[in-house]
Amino acid sequence: MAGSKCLALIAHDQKKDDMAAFARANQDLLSRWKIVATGTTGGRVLDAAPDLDVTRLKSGPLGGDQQIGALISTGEVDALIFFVDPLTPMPHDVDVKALMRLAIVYDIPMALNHATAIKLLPTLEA
Ligand SMILES: O=C(CO)COP(=O)(O)O
Repeated sequence: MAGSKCLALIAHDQKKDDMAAFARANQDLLSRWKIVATGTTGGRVLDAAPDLDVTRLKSGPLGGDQQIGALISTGEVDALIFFVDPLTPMPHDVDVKALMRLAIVYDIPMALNHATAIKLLPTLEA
């Protein structure tokens, strides 16, 4: 049963298979959270783990990163797991930067790769 805290999940295209595998492997822990995700990532997460409580926002390049940033600024997102692709130029790079900046400004736990996410997730209280 999802608790009241909210976790944001995002993955760039080259990392979406990793995110799907992460969601499948960590279904039990993730099921304690309300999850928000950018559009395509949310779809992949739900394909991998259909029982999770996932709200899909806009796709990242169409404003999804900014939506999640806004939710961080209003205290509605408590933690962020974002599988970033550092090797591909992206048209919405400024949005990605802005999102990470807000996660730092509001000092929420943030994992930017799989190795950190698997260590962070079990330590978070949902
Ligand atoms: O581009 C993204 C994050 O910057 C992710 O967006 P999608 O999940 O819609 O692909």
